[in-house]
Amino acid sequence: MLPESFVNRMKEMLGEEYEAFSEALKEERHQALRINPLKAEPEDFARTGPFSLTPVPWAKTGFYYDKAQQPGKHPLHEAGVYYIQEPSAMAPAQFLQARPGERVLDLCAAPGGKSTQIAAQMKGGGLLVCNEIHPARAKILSENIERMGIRNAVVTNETPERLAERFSGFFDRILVDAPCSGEGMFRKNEEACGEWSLENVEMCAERQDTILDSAQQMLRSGGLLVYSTCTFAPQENEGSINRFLDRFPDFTLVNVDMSEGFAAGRQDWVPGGREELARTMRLWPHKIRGEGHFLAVLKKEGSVSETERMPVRRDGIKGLSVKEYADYLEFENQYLKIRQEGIFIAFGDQLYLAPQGMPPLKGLKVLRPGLHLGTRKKNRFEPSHALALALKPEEVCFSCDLPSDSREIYGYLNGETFREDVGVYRGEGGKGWHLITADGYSVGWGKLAGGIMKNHYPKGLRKNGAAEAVCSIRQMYEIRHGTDREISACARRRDFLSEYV
Ligand SMILES: C[S@@+](CC[C@H](N)C(=O)[O-])C[C@H]1O[C@@H](n2cnc3c(N)ncnc32)[C@H](O)[C@@H]1O
Repeated sequence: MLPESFVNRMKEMLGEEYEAFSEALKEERHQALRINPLKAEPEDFARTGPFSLTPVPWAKTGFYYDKAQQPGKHPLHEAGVYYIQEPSAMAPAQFLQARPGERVLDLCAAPGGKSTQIAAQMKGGGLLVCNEIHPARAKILSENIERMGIRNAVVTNETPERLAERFSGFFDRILVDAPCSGEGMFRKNEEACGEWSLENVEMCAERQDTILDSAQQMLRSGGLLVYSTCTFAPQENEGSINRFLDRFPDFTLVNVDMSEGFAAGRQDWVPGGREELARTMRLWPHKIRGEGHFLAVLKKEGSVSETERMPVRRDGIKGLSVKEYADYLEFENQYLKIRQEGIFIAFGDQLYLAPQGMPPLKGLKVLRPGLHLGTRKKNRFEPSHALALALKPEEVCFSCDLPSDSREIYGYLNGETFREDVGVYRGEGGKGWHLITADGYSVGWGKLAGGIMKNHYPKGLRKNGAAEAVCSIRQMYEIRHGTDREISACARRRDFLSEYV
């Protein structure tokens, strides 16, 4: 049952349109995925891949699928070929328009729907900082960054205030996909309705003001800030933007081309609302095929020269001995056809390749300072799962391809070994590390020895393990909206979570 005060407010806001809105909330949710251009050419995959897909009009790489097809359970999901995402949640990153070479911050990033979309726009070039305040959700974010084969992302677990102390005027673009009262989740979700209250709407609006204060501090002059929520409450939408523009007159709302079905934000829904608010956007479930969203694109006045910028790292080696670096190079020479370039950083026995242009991160909680290359073992180097997912078969010396509908690929994802005569091999006579691929897309490592391909798919991701943990609707709601309760049972249900953001 929808909360009474919510219904009254919506009736007042929508008038005659309320009926259509309330009918839409009774319909099935729309299911969609976003194809990962870092791995597959979206139009080709949409045409020739295993699912029947139709385009999401406002997202270049977004497609609706039929629920019965269950792409979240398909091996190509584990290969990061696509990300399951609520269709209206694809709009904010689309308007952020990040470009290769830029410095971009996704301030409220878990579980990573929009971060992975931004990374695709950046094509591996530049610096993407993905931040999440809640540690368990930051871990899920990090796993999704890994699954999608993203090389240039740093994942942090900080408060917006702490980041703002360090990165004043640093970023070219910032996305604030704010924690909100989540009214866009009400469709077919009794428990989300139960969590709703007027007090919570107020509390969310206050929290959004604080987050936006930090965000604006980190944006360079001339930079772009996109603000979004998945709620309908004006205090958290037009209200948050109106209050923001009162506090920061050096920002203006950008007049963008709206997609068909999007509606303009409303100045009359908030006290003292300025006319400019018509440049904000509302996605309504009765006007588009999606759950609903609000978004605003803001520009900070001015421009900044390169010389004003904070010093950043270029290529180099940090925290590892010459011998340890040599062990890595031995692996690279033996197994890779490409040379990795950037900043090599060791954290304990873990080796990372940080993106060029990464600022000093000392003192911040960092989950991954870039691409995880692997682990330094005694006298050798062992490659990481993240590296496998960032590599293509043509970039390695040895690979073994399994059809995505074969028993063997499901066996591999369950942690099984397989015999040498299974699969199609690239690279002759290779013993040792093989990139295992499904229909040509990397899914992990195997190590060939004595005619057997030993399984190096991470134990925690295996299909018979924690991946089957059941998430209650309540837990999903908490993950989406940032309450503090225990969410470990959901930690591996990445696809499941992403359907809600
Ligand atoms: C709407 S969700 C983000 C969804 C994400 N952008 C995506 O597309 O997958 C909002 C996030 O803000 C985080 N959050 C909660 N309180 C916060 C705060 N005070 N400051 C920053 N982030 C916060 C929540 O943990 C939650 O992960």
